[in-house]
Amino acid sequence: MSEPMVLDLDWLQGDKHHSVRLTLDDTPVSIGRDPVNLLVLHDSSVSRQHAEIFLTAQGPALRDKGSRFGTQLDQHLLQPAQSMLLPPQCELLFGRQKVSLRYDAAHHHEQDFAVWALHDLQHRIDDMQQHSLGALIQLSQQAQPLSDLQQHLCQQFQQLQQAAQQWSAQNSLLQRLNTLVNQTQGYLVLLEHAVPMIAEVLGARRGFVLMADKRGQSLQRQACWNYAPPHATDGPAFSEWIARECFERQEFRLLSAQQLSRFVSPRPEVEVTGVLAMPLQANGETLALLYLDTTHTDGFNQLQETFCKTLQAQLGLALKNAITISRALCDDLTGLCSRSMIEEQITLSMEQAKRYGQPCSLIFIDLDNFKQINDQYGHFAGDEVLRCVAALLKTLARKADRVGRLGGEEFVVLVNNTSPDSALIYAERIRADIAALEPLVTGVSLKITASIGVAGFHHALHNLAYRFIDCADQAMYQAKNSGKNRVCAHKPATLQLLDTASDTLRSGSRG
Ligand SMILES: Nc1nc2c(ncn2[C@@H]2O[C@H](COP(=O)(O)OP(=O)(O)OP(=O)(O)O)[C@@H](O)[C@H]2O)c(=O)[nH]1
Repeated sequence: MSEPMVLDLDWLQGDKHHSVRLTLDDTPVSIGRDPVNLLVLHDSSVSRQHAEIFLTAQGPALRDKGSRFGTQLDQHLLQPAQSMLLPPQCELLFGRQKVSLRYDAAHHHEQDFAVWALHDLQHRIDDMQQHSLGALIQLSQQAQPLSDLQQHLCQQFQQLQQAAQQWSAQNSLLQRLNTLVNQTQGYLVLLEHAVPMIAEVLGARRGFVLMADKRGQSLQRQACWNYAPPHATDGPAFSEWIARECFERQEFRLLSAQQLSRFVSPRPEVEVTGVLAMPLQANGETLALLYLDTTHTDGFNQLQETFCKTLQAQLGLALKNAITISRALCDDLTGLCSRSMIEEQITLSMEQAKRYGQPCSLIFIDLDNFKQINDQYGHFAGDEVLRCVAALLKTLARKADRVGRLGGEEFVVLVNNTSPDSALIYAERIRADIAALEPLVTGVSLKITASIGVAGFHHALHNLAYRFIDCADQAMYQAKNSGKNRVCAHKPATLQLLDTASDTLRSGSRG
């Protein structure tokens, strides 16, 4: 049995925030998201088999989505489009795969920005009423001219209108973020969408998100919006410095022009009148920090602060979900497709190949003597080599190709619309480029080679991804056994039988 997969996910339903912990005791399925529902489970060994988990008022529910075999939840057969509540512990028969699902659900009550904004608006209207009443009384006592009252009311009304406009824009941003929380797949895509949206509503002139890199070793700027990298040679720019400070202290800061003027080294960029540094957190962990600044005469005003706190909670959740899903789809070390993701892609390609009579090939790459690299230079060096090879494979791949890491030092390249003969030429280029790569790791340039197997799609694979991988794997073993650093083609069993028969005939005629 493989390691249980734990997915901590957050749903936003209207203004309610639910956390659900899903534990898949066995993980033969791949996890994805579609634009409407939160979580989609795919079984790549059975075509078109997928189910969706979505949230209802009573808790998470499961829905079968047009699968060929139907999905069973605790012995109840679900027909396509039917849905059933997920009991906290349940067994799911998914095609031929059995998956144990468990969930713990919790509700959180975030401060509701919309309710707060309405109350604030109500207070302002009450204030205005009282002012007008006072002024009317004064007027009736002839203590104040009518024009003064008119001017005063006009001013108050304009302020009220501005506040209403601001809140409406902020509410609409929260709605759009709400949609992003439940839809976005990649966290970088999420941030690239969110930063300009937020900047626009807050009247910011530029911004970026500071995030730890995949190894958690250094903080890097992502999703830069109107933000050119600083060219200063004498230390970091103020923006980057304050962002790092707030990230490390997990501190939310909204700085006014006056507060900014107190900073001496590094000095804020002269024209900046307001800075917002907002850590994005989930379950107590700081995932990233949003930095925005403005040159607007008022800077960021205090009214925006309450909005920013709600924004902070929502964006934190959105980011956490997007990271969770990305990790399920992507290999953490190399950024290539994860095993389950590539299996899913292979199944889809086989279906296409069968339906349209197109060729499709699979290249299986296994690095030679990789253990020696780990033993001699350490695991860190080994990881670096894996990343270099992954980067090379990505560079060599065409748009229609899919590159994945199966685990350890094993990679596959799925080449669509390509015959095994052409894939062999491609594989030979991969082999030669890996041999010439000589990655520089901790100051040493390492010699690496790979053994490669190539298999072509054929009907006897019955659209089963693992069988296709198995064929390419067999060819790779042949390459290993014939001396490594070479490419071998897989021969389907019928061809192998013919070969054996002709070998026998040949040896018979010689004898
Ligand atoms: N650095 C690093 N090493 C890994 C990772 N995953 C697996 N390995 C190591 O990869 C090595 C694979 O060793 P073997 O299966 O013996 O293969 P090999 O040394 O390449 O030998 P041949 O395949 O016969 O050429 C083992 O030492 C694993 O610990 C990883 O993510 N990072």
